[in-house]
Order: sequence, then structure tokens, then C-alpha cells
Amino acid sequence: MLNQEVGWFDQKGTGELVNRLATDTYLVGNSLSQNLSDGLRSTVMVLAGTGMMIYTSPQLALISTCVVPCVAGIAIVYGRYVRKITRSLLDKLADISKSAEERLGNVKTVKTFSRENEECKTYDNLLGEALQLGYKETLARAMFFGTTGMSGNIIIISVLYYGGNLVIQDALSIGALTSFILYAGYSAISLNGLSNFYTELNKGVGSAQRIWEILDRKCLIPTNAGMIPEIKPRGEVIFEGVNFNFPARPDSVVLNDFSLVLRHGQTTALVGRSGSGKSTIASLLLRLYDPLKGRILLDNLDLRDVSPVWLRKHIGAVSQEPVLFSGTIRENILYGLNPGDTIKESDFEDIVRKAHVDEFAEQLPNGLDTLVGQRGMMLSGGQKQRVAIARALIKNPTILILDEATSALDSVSEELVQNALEELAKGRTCLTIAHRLSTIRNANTIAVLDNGQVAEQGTYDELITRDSGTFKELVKKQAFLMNT
Ligand SMILES: Nc1ncnc2c1ncn2[C@@H]1O[C@H](COP(=O)(O)OP(=O)(O)OP(=O)(O)O)[C@@H](O)[C@H]1O
Repeated sequence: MLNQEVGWFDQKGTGELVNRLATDTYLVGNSLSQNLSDGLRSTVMVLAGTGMMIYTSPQLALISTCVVPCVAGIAIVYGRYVRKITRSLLDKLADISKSAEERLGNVKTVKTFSRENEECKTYDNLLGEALQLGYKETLARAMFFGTTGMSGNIIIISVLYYGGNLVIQDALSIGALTSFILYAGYSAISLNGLSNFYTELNKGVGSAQRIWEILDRKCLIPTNAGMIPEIKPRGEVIFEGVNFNFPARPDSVVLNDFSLVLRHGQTTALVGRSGSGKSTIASLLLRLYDPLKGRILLDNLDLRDVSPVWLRKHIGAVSQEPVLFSGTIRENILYGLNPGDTIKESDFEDIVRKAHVDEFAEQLPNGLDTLVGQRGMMLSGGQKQRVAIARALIKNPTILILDEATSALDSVSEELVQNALEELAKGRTCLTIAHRLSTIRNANTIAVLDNGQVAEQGTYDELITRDSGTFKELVKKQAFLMNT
């Protein structure tokens, strides 16, 4: 199956991070916009109040501010904790939404395995974990606000005590003491506002750290880099000593010194046991990944040097399990057009006919304008494949990748679509991946993949007559399985 993961999306956790981006951005924006003005006002009030307190009675002001270092220390610890807990809470929320999305999106599978209750429990547990984190944050907030509030009260009591003594000793007038208490009161209220701001600011910082994490990630294959040749490629592809393993599984070698030539205008079929790396080769040709060693050349240009956008513009691909988007059949087919390109209605209808989409679309209430549902779930597997074939052909690609493109069709439809594909593959470089070996009988060359290399290569007739050849074995096994 063609791999849908690209570049840094392959790295564990990136999907979840992207999931979180919207929430994080909202939190940061919210925290800043709503609290910045409050924070500024409170800061000015605290500074002004403190200034007036010092002016009225430096001695009392000194007593009032002696708790400040202690409160500042608590604020630092609290700030760090809030940032940490905000990150954990956001992680948990992302897990919850990912889990719900996956389970609800595949509700048929959940029902088939009678897992409704377990899934509800799992979701409940996740919600419980998020709630616990929320409690922790609330507890920390209560302790912080309690401490700052109590400090304010200690200050007022100390001021009343020392201020009263100063009044008795005639060192301070009653008017000055009253003013001092009023200034101290205003400062305390503003300090409370400042604590609120500090809390929200730290939550925002916790979220912002996530955003930077995403923004700092480097895309391994930048979309906008590389040269854009002015002419259309001819379509001669050479895999030259390619070594490859997926970033998520560095120890599992998929391709080892793999070499293969896809001749211009010819169909090359790739066969091999499941998991031997056929789809990986298609992914490398689409430059969804770069080889670890060796090169892939298109008309003698290293794929690493050309723009991935330009490259993919000239490749049409149909995967084993094609993904459609919610929208109509027509919209899904038109999705294959290169950005900015248009197509005449007659040409569009021609492609629809050639991919045999019209056969089933005519039976649907709105024909080609019928909605396909989320991920195309309102179409059968075979119907989706036909839409995907039309989507791949609409861009008139130089290179065509057919990864089990007809595997979901019944044998009658398969033959029809297969014939149409063979017709459409003429003049293009075609890489076809097949399990059903009968479908590649007419390929110009067949490459048998084994241990990450091409073990055998030749036409169907050459390979089938080769004694003790891998291909002959595969055909024998398949024929046996089909007859039993
Ligand atoms: N994204 C991925 N990350 C890690 N390993 C992967 C990834 N995709 C595929 N693999 C592994 O790479 C190997 C080759 O997979 P690939 O899909 O190319 O096989 P295939 O020959 O096309 O199989 P099939 O005929 O069953 O579709 C397999 O062992 C598979 O488990």
C-alpha cells in the first residue's frame, strides 16, 4: 500500500502535535489578549501604590514589602508548575480527541468486535486522567492565591500594628496611616490581578512551547526547494544501489542495494511477497522519502535535486486503499488536476468512461455529483478504486504508479479496468505492483523483489519458463491457492 506519511509526519507524535496546534494557538492568543491589558493595569497600580506607600511612610513601606521575596520565590515555583501541567493537560486533550476521532471514524470495526463498552471505558479513563490534571492545576492555583492573599492580610495586620505604634509615638499622623492603609489596600487588590495575569501568562507560555516545538521541526523533504525543469520529463527512471529503511524502524532494512530501470513508455511490474518493499519503492519514486544510500534518477536528474512539487505533478498514483475526501465523485476526480489546470467537460467525461466510473455513477441518484461521504465511506472498495484511477489519469501523468490498483474489483470489472489501464499506460512509464500475477502478463518487464533487491527480471514468458525461479514459485503457489 502506498504510504501516506510524508517527511516529518513520519516522526512519532507529530500528528498529535499538529492536532494540538489549534488548541495551543487559541490558548496563547486568549491568554495574551484577555490578560495583557489586565496585567498592565495591575502592574501600574502596584507600582503607583508602592510609590505612594514609600512616600507616605518609608518605615511602614519597608515592613510591608518584607514578604515580597518570599512571595516572589513561590511565584517562580508556581509558574514552572503551571507551565508543566498545562503541557500535560494539552497532551491529554490531544490524546482524547485523537482516540475519539479514530474510534468514531471506524465505528463499524468497533461494533464488529463488540468493543463499544470497552471503548467507552477507555474514553472515560482518558477523561478521568484529564480531570485529575485539572484538579492538580486547581489545587496549585488555590495554594498560590491562598498564599498571596494571606501575605496581603499579614501585611495589613503588620501595618496596623506598627502604624498604630508610630501614631502613639507621634511619629506618624492618623491621616498618614489611613492614607497608607488605603494605598496598601489598592496595591493588594492590584497584586491579586497581577497573580491572575501571571497564572494565565504561564498557561500561555506552556502552550507556546508546544507551538515552537512544531514550528522548529524541519521538514525532511521541503516542498518548495529544488529546481523546476522547464520541460516535461520523458519518464526514464533509474534506481541506483538504493538502501532504505523507514525512520520509525531504523534497524529494519527494506531495500538493500536495490537497482531497477523503468524504461520510458514501458510497463514494469513489481512482484514479491507481502512486506517485501514494493509500495516503499513507489513511495521513494514519489519522493515521500529519500534513499539512505544510492540515487533515484528521472531522466538523469537526481530526485533530490528537483522540486517535489514538479516531480509529483508528472506522476499519477493509485494506491491499494485509495483515500477519497468528503465531497462529490466529480470533486474527487478533479482533485487530481494540477493546481491551476482546467479540463474540458468532454475530456473529463472521457476519463470517467475510461476508468469505468460512469458504470456505477449512473446508478447513483445524483450521478457524478453524488456525495461520497467522509473518506469515501459511501462507496464500495472497487468504486473508490475506479474514482482513484480517474483522479490519477486526469493530470495526464508521464509516470503512472498502480499499486494493486484493481485489487478491490470483481473479476469482470477487473478485466475491463485492467484493459483500460493497459490502454492508458501506453506512452507512459508505468510501475505496476500486483499480487494477482495474471494481471501483469502483458507487462514489458517483471521484477521480482526479494531481500530488498531484484532477485529476477524478465518478461512473463521468460520468468515462467525459468526452472526453480522465484517468479515461477510465486505463480505456482498462487495457482495452487486459487484451485484449492
Ligand atoms: N511507515 C512505515 N514505517 C515503518 N515501517 C514501514 C512503514 N511502511 C511500511 N513499513 C514496513 O516496510 C516493509 C515494506 O513495506 P511495503 O508496504 O513496501 O511492502 P509491500 O511489498 O508493498 O507489501 P504488500 O504487498 O503487503 O502491500 C514492511 O515490513 C512494512 O512493515
